[in-house]
Amino acid sequence: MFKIPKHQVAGHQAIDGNLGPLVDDSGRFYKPLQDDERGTTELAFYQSFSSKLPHHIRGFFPVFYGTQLVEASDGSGLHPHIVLQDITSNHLNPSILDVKIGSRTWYPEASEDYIQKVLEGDRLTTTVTLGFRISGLQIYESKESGYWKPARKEVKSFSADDVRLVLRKFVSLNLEPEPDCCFASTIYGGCSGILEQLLELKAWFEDQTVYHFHSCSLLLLFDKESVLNGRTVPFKVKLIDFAHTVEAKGVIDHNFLGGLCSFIKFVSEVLTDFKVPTIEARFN
Ligand SMILES: Nc1ncnc2c1ncn2[C@@H]1O[C@H](COP(=O)(O)OP(=O)(O)OP(=O)(O)O)[C@@H](O)[C@H]1O
Ligand SMILES: O=P(O)(O)O[C@@H]1[C@H](O)[C@H](O)[C@@H](OP(=O)(O)O)[C@H](OP(=O)(O)O)[C@H]1O
Repeated sequence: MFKIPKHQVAGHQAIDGNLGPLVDDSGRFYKPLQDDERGTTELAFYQSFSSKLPHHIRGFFPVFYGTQLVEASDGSGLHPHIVLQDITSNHLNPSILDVKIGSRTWYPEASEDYIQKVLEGDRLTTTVTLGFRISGLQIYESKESGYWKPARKEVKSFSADDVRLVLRKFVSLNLEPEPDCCFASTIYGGCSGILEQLLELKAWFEDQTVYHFHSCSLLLLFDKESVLNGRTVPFKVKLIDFAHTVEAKGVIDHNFLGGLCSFIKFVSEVLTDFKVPTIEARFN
């Protein structure tokens, strides 16, 4: 049974009769294959990436299950979809950040029209100034308040200070009046926390000359309730969206690497600014 994803935070969406991704009950995410170069590029990436990446890096990518013809969400009939692991499955109330990495989302091989279109978006967001932008998010507050999920327009207008605030809210139990950052040490810090994972990814980017990941996002996800209940694997760091991923031709991906370093700095600052005890220490 295919359904519209409950926890999608950015990108093309299968609402109001549009073509967008679907999920099923077995934990799979079906992304419609775009019928232009973007579709071909993304499919080619998924078909070959696992043999080109070192083993310890593969876990940063969703599992790829091939393609499948599925009834499209826009009612246009059977359409090929890329079948992926649904990163949100097994999470009841996930808090999610989609962060598009890089100080430019255009690339030299693209058409002039495309470059002009995305350059405008890069300039109007924090992409150019920070080397990344938040593309979408949802932060679970409580059973009563549900999620804080700002509209696309608001997300696109985020300044650097808004980004700092979002990164604090993301790891807070109470978002208002000031984010308490009480999950910061557990989620961002620690020997297997988000920061450590980002540093592992950065170490690979300092060396890898296989791909240039243009307009690709980091998806950060965790479940507050799992942390509070002391369940394991409370968070995920995944890379998504490879519609503009091209061969590196022996050159490091300085655009992604620079953006990743900048994002790491913003995350580290939350930890250094808020030296709070771990959530476990507070509740035990
Ligand atoms: N494997 C996945 N599992 C769960 N959710 C996913 C997965 N891949 C993508 N998503 C969700 O879908 C959103 C959009 O994904 P993606 O960037 O791949 O789509 P897109 O339509 O190509 O986006 P854009 O228009 O920004 O290029 C993400 O922000 C995330 O919420
Ligand atoms: O970040 P924003 O402002 O939401 O803008 C979108 C973003 O630049 C996407 O990367 C782009 O899709 P592609 O990467 O697939 O080109 C999409 O184009 P589209 O809506 O014309 O597909 C834009 O709308």
